Amino acid sequence: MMDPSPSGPIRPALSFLGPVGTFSHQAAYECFGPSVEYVPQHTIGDVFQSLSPHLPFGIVPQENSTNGSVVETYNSLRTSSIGHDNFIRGYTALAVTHCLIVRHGVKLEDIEHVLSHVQALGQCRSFLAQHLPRASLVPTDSTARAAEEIATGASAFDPYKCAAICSSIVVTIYENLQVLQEGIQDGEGNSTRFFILSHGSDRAFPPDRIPPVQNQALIRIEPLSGSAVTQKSKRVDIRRVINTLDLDILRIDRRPALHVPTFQDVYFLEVGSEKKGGTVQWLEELLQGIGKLGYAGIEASLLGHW
Ligand SMILES: O=C(O)C(=O)C[C@]1(C(=O)O)C=C[C@@H](O)C=C1
Repeated sequence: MMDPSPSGPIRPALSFLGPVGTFSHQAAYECFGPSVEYVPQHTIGDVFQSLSPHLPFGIVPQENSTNGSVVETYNSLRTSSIGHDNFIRGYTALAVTHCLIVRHGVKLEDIEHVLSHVQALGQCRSFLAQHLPRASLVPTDSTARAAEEIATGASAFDPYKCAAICSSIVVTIYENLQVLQEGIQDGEGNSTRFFILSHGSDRAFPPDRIPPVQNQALIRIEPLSGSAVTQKSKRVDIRRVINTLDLDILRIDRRPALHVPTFQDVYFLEVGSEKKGGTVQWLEELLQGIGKLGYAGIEASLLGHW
């Protein structure tokens, strides 16, 4: 299926959370197929940092329908390069079926450690509580990394006492692994939404691979910095932001700002337009809204629109 680099004409590169066989990889392949060269990274943060003119595209998980927002992604969205050098250009969703994957011959009662990405562990909480209540849960950089560690014996634990939670696709990659149980996720219709990223705001996608226009955007609001503002006025007044923007708010996420005074938040507002105008009109409304925030002294950055 997902040959990481079939031969042919030179293709743009796409950065994803590796190794081969992650859900990020599958989501990327559903969008881009063989039109890009797939470049695996160790962490979600590395995907953001790897983007450059030579590695112009990326994909990162944003939200799961069972377990909620992907914290690593929102932490990375706090960095100033997003909305400056790198941008969100669209999103895609993938149905996520988790499997319990073990070395051949390992039975449920043998398992003492369950390895996976923290999101996947969170999506299988009920299964784990019911069937493996005493197993230790070991977070790994990705689901496929957990499988790789068990297959290669790279984890700190005896691989015959371990299971990975990941996609069944890994058994086509590592022949010493098997599916012990399929469909162990909690939520009905468990699926994950991924942001598609690019270096530069207008980098052209490979032909026929343009994400659909949604008339949506992501805006980051930061607490004010600088010595002129009082401690109290640094805090983001989210109600004032929403009123000033005057756009439809589709979702709001919040992560701690990384500076003192403590307990200040960075907000992420996903906005859209319900008015039935075209894309040009939507962009005008969006830019006007951001202009109004600036005029009101609110620190706002457009992280991308699609
Ligand atoms: O570890 C992977 O396979 C990933 O692509 C990451 C990730 C996530 O962070 O949400 C993606 C989809 C699933 O929700 C589980 C894990």
